[in-house]
Amino acid sequence: MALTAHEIASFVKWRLTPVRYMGRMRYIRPHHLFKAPRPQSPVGLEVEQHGYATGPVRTGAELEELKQTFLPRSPERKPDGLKAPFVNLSRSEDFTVDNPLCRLAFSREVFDVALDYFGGRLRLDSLQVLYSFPDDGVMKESQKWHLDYGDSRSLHCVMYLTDVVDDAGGPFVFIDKQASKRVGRGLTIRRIPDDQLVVESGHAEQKTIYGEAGSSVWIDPAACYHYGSRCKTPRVAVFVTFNSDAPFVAPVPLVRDNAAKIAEVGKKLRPDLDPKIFDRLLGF
Ligand SMILES: O=C(O)CCC(=O)C(=O)O
Ligand SMILES: [Fe+2]
Repeated sequence: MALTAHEIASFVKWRLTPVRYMGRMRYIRPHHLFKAPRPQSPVGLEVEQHGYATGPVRTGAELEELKQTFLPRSPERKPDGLKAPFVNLSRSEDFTVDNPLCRLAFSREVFDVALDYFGGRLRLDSLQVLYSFPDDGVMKESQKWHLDYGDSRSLHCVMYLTDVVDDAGGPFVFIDKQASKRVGRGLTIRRIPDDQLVVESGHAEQKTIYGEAGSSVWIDPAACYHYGSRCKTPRVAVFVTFNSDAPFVAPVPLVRDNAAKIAEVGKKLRPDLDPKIFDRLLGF
């Protein structure tokens, strides 16, 4: 089968890693001549060293509010032609000071770790609540081993809103930064089958994040090979994602379209921080 011009263009743009990398050029400014400061906090250092760390926990009223806001938005059926194993449940109307997703993202336990990990030079990539559909037997892209190529340094806080206490719950699974370096990057963005990952990583330990609703993990998805959402029962998880201030790709449309609103929410929720941080976080 011959490829169409569109398919070739799409391959070059999305699958060739050097082309992805060049996406960074549009964000380069004079300050990029100097490296961002290294992390200083224990959690920032841990993520820097191993590519992951235990994340914050939400319980009680805060967890209930997260669940009550997002779980009722669970779709009844899978949209036709959906390529990803999940849909995002967050919307423009969520970007307010009393919304539990914003309160979590800008909390000390989340935002201060992100600030530290990027040495203060970071962009908000996405604020999502992913609803993953039970597996239909066909493995979708992010259900296979991969690295994210949004940036060379990236940070997810992944907090489950459903209990993920066994494999049926669709846990997030990864190998650490050192093992991921053994696998290497390649010229194209790779989606690696399980048996091959085992060999290429030198039988590295695979870390499976089981946890009750409200538990979370920090992960640099650009540094650690990972997969998730191989679920038998629906899984709902918050994904707060930060990139550096010179990412390979622009933030997701929901963040781009609401950038001014999100910056204002950040400033209101965190009067203890310099307001300029939030302007830069949203690309102003
Ligand atoms: O579904 C998950 O747990 C992981 C998703 C993921 O890795 C991605 O979308 O890049
Ligand atoms: Fe990923």
